[in-house]
Amino acid sequence: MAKIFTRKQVSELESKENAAIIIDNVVYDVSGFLEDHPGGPEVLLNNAGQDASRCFHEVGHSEDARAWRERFRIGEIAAEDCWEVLKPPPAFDVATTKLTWSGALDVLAPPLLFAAVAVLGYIYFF
Ligand code: HEM
Repeated sequence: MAKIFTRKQVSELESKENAAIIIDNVVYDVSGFLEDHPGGPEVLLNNAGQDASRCFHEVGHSEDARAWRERFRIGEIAAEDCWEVLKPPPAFDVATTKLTWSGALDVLAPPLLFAAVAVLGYIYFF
């Protein structure tokens, strides 16, 4: 059974020797990972004892990083202390991003409108 932590309990795990972070309501002990973290030890230490979900997702960690963090899982946040899980930002995928007429029109409309006004202005004044 997973160990259950309150956020207050995790907030006490903020030293270099005892550093825990919360990502998506799961608690990770990163004390032994500080020096191995490719993003450096500081970001982890700055977030020790706190919820680091936003930072973790904003960095856009790879699938490897997501799998790697499971090695450090020590428990979960108590149900009454859980926060809404943040969705990772959608990856921009050229292969699945379709070009549409309305998308093209969104981009072309302002310069076309400007050109039309300029031409009409020229005809009217000259
Ligand atoms: C147990 C949790 C974590 C694991 C296993 C982990 C793992 C990794 C890995 C493998 C990378 C290399 C890039 C990649 O593969 O995505 C990385 C980069 C990085 N991580 Fe983490 N990370 C964790 C938590 C965090 C947290 C909580 C933060 C922010 C507070 C953070 C900030 C960064 C930054 C800034 C980089 C460098 C990105 C770059 O150079 O572009 N990481 N991390």
